[in-house]
Amino acid sequence: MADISKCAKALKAQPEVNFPDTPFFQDAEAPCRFEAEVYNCVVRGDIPKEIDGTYYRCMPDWSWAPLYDDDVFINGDGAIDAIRIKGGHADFKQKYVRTAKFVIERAARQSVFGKYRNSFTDDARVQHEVHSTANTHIIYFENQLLALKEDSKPYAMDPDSLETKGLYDFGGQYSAPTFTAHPKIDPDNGELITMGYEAKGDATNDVAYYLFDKDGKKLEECWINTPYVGMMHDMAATENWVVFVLIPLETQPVELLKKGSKHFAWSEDKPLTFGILPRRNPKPEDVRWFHYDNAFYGHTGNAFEGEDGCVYLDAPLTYHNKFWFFGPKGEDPFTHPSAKPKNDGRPESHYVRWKFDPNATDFRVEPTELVNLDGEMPKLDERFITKKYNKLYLCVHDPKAKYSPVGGTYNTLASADVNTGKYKYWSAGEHTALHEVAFIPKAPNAPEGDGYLITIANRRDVKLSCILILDANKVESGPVAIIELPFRLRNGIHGSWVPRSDLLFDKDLCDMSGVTERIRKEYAGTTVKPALL
Ligand SMILES: C=Cc1ccc(O)c(OC)c1
Ligand SMILES: [Fe+2]
Repeated sequence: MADISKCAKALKAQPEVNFPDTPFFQDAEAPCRFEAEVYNCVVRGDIPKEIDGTYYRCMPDWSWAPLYDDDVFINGDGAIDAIRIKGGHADFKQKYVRTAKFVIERAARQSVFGKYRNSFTDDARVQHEVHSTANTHIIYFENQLLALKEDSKPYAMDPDSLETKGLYDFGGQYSAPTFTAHPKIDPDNGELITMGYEAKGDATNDVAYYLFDKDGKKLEECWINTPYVGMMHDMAATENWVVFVLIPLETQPVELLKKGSKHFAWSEDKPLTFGILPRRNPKPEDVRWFHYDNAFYGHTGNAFEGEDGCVYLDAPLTYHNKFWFFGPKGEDPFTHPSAKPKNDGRPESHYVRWKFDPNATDFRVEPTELVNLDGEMPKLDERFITKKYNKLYLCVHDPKAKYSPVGGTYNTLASADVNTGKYKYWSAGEHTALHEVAFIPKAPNAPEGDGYLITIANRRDVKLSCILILDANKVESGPVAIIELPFRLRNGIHGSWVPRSDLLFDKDLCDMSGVTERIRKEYAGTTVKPALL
């Protein structure tokens, strides 16, 4: 008689949950497909008492097997993780965003929508629905969460219940159909600087720039055109400028999309391109486009203005197509060399500075290296977004490792000084994937970098996930606290730290039904004395 593991292998999963046999869907990255609460998680070590707030993050998590096996992993349904920390304790909740896609597919008990950002591959009944998976970033604005996917408008969610309130268009003020996953919030005045690309439909070179005040009132709207159509994933802002980033993942023409092509393909003949536009009172003709070689840009570290009137942009630069699953036109992305590092002696990726002169006559730009670390998912003390800053946090590959990190993901956290290039790091080891950090200031007026880093670790050795808290000034010492979860989560994308003081209410994250005010008063925070001890 075969044992259970052999039986399980011999019996096929039902078709709606028979996930493709690729690393994006199997083993440590197999879809989770649950919603969960854990009240008072097991904590090892001590969570610093001054930490009071919630870490929210987005995790693409497939409810259903994709209709097309070659779909890309960034098309999974957005699940939101919330970790609420107070008084040294941590509660956890995970819920799916109720997107149009999620609710329709829940009713159908299978995928109905097709490939990532290609509505021509859908069941015809849903081709005109909003396609957001809400799986990329989650930010807090106007007393609510906004779950973001760059192909659609945001979904608004309740920060305590994680219930989806619906699509959000700033009360009718936001007309573009798309909205970046990386808007910037000005730490001084709470303004939201944002944009949408392919803003007049698939493969259009129209970009809509918007500026909102902290209460969601529209201050600016300006429509511009890009030199070519491609992914514009992140952006940047300074006090007076907005920076757009256009990367050589070129959007395929509608005729090809109609034939079922992927939305993007890597174009060797397109340059990494940057646009600057005045943040206030912009006119379409004010935009200036700068260009470099064919190269990949994922995420912005920060931007600021120099005394010279130039705009500076800091970010990792990668010399090959990091999104290799979007291969060159018509080529198999799994085998094509554009997916591989060029191996021409340069680092695969390093953290660099770009300079844009608003009065330039030569629009070619060159990067200057700031930190020689191969990493991505840059984060900083967000009180310094749009301003000069010193401290940077990055996910990296362990610089000293002899092994290749599990699944190619990052397993090391680094903190760096962008002025000296010096860095420190802590590696979680061979079997753990580490995700983007969020910075938690020790106090509202603490010096830059005086605080903690929070992130999620996927321990592939034990198939469990945990949340790590590190002292941002002592990253090399490893976590001061580990918040354990009794299950495995998948790779996440981006997240935000929201201090308790920013939330309207002081609610519990987990279900407290049955806990009356009387019970709470009598037991919360009291010392328990067992009668026989
Ligand atoms: C991290 C980059 C990135 C770019 C586009 C996406 O749709 C996305 O979804 C999770 C992620
Ligand atoms: Fe991103």
